Amino acid sequence: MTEPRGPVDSSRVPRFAGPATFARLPRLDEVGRCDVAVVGVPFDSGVSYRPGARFGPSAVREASRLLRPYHPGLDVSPFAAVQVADAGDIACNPFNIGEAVETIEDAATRLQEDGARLVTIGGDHTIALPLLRSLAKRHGPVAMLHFDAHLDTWDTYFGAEYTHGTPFRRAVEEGILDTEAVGHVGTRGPLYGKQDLDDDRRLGFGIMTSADVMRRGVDEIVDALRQRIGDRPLYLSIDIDVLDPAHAPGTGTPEAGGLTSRELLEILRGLAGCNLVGADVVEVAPAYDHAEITAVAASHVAYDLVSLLALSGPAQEAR
Ligand SMILES: N=C(N)NCCCC(=O)O
Ligand SMILES: [Zn+2]
Ligand SMILES: [Zn+2]
Repeated sequence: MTEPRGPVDSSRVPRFAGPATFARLPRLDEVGRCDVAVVGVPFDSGVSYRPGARFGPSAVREASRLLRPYHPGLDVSPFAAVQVADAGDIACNPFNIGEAVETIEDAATRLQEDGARLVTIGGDHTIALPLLRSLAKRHGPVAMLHFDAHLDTWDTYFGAEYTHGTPFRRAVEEGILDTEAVGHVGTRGPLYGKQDLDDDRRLGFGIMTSADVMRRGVDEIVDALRQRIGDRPLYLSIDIDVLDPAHAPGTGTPEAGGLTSRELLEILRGLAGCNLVGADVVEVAPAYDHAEITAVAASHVAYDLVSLLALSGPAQEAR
């Protein structure tokens, strides 16, 4: 195996120079293959309130220029441990949600063909459904931890089945989630009715609310999550609105009373050693952001996700 090609060296080329790839990593076409691909999905036709998450991938790439190659919290140099590359954006139809969902599933499936694992940057939360579909083809139903202010297990909006508030109901209906091990973390805020919680429970989800995280603390939450997940193939879906609007103002459906970025990052780090097979960070809407607060938070979340994936080494196919 040849040594992974890492990011542009920010001590030689100023980090504000040149085009932005995630963390200044090489593009996938420059390295041919990779173990972990960061891919953007600039799609926001599934939103129910403020639009703009289509600009999420480029904002997160811009904000990721300041990332550095060693992660002290996880004791890993992710870009040296495995080949990480920026796979660019999946170009999908903004005028046809059904077609976009198919395009995303096909593109994600192709990217994972040689064993690469994906960290996907959205885009709105609709995109989690085709990403889970592509994973289920490879792994069968996967466990999932869903970090979000919202349940995203609603049935339809205006009769539409594919929206950013409905991906996980579709996923359970399709049998692509392992309902023995699915849970929301960070939920809060008003619902349409009590029935939302009954429906969610019936679908199989457990809930750690934002208030639970505050009251029980990060370590206890991590223990409980790890127990539920075990060594199942695990997907992490992270809606940036899980963070309090103070930590992530640039998002489409903000809710007061959320996690701090410190809490989110520490919970993620607590999942080191889990059998992570893929992850997303969604719902960054830069038009509502200030001083890149949200894009910086999302870039650090994505860096932690890449680092978690790097801990388990190169793709099987590359060994
Ligand atoms: N941000 C996500 N994914 N979903 C929010 C749906 C909230 C609603 O309009 O009811
Ligand atoms: Zn949300
Ligand atoms: Zn969501």
